[in-house]
Amino acid sequence: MSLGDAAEPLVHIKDFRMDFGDITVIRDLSFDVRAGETFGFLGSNGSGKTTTLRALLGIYQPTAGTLHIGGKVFQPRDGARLGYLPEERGLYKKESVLDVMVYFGRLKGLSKAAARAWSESYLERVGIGDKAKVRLDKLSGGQQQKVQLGVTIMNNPELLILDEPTKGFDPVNRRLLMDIIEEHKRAGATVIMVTHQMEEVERLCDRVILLKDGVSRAYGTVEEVQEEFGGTVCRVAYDGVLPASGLYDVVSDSDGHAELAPRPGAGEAAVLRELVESGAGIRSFTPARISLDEIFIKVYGEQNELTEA
Ligand SMILES: Nc1ncnc2c1ncn2[C@@H]1O[C@H](COP(=O)(O)OP(=O)(O)OP(=O)(O)O)[C@@H](O)[C@H]1O
Repeated sequence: MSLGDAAEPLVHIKDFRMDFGDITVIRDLSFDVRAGETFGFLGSNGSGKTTTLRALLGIYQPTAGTLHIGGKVFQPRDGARLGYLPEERGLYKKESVLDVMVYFGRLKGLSKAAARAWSESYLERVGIGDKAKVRLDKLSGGQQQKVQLGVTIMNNPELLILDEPTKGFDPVNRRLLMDIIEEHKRAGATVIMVTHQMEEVERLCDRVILLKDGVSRAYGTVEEVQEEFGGTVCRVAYDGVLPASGLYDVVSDSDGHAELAPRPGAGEAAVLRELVESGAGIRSFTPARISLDEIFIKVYGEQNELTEA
């Protein structure tokens, strides 16, 4: 069974609006997720990411708009091809790790033997093979999350919806989980991933949407979003004083290290020439694409100014 027709976007959201009482938390949100892509769902805290996923999965009733998976409103009976890792984690904590995993494997259509074999091998892979017989509530938070991710992916879902899959993990384990998600991507799964880790986005995501206060601020490939937010920054190390200039905006500047964003029409070469001619004492000058982190800080910065106003 398949969730959708490969020629159509697997997920289609159009003019989605969500009100809680008098408060509108999402307005006019539209985006598509194509079959086979890994899609980064990004945005500041409270911007509406989890709410959108819940509405997509029928947990919330949208106030207005279309939210389709495979051309129709999601029905729980289609759930076998979908793996959802919710933001709120929670499995049956009084049961052993293996029993819980086998139970969910059975619910997802695996045989008991297949669920057991898959779970044992997964637990080894994520470094908690020795915890198979241990009650879930005796595991650390990160270990419990590994079990929950395992439960989400064990039947190789066609569509994986992961709400902050690596939240709370140390860098080594985060990388391990990213490897596992990447394997599902390579095997053809469509992945929607909420994350605040921009290096994960740059590594995995084909396209992204950036939400702010329930409104889309950017949507496209990582390169398109970088282009929209200025494309290039020049990282400069200098002694002395940076000249005021109409050629660039100063993104950051401290301790002799600055990031300069060339203004439209001003190339990096012109910026460098201006700096050198000003006698600023340039020690190094490195043009680079603006990072997603820097884009986030730009968007957050605007938010803080608004909040303070
Ligand atoms: N059931 C609810 N009732 C009322 N308000 C809600 C409800 N669920 C979410 N909200 C509000 O909707 C807004 C969006 O919340 P949401 O959880 O979707 O944000 P998020 O982008 O997932 O945030 P985070 O990155 O912090 O997880 C917030 O202001 C939140 O308080």
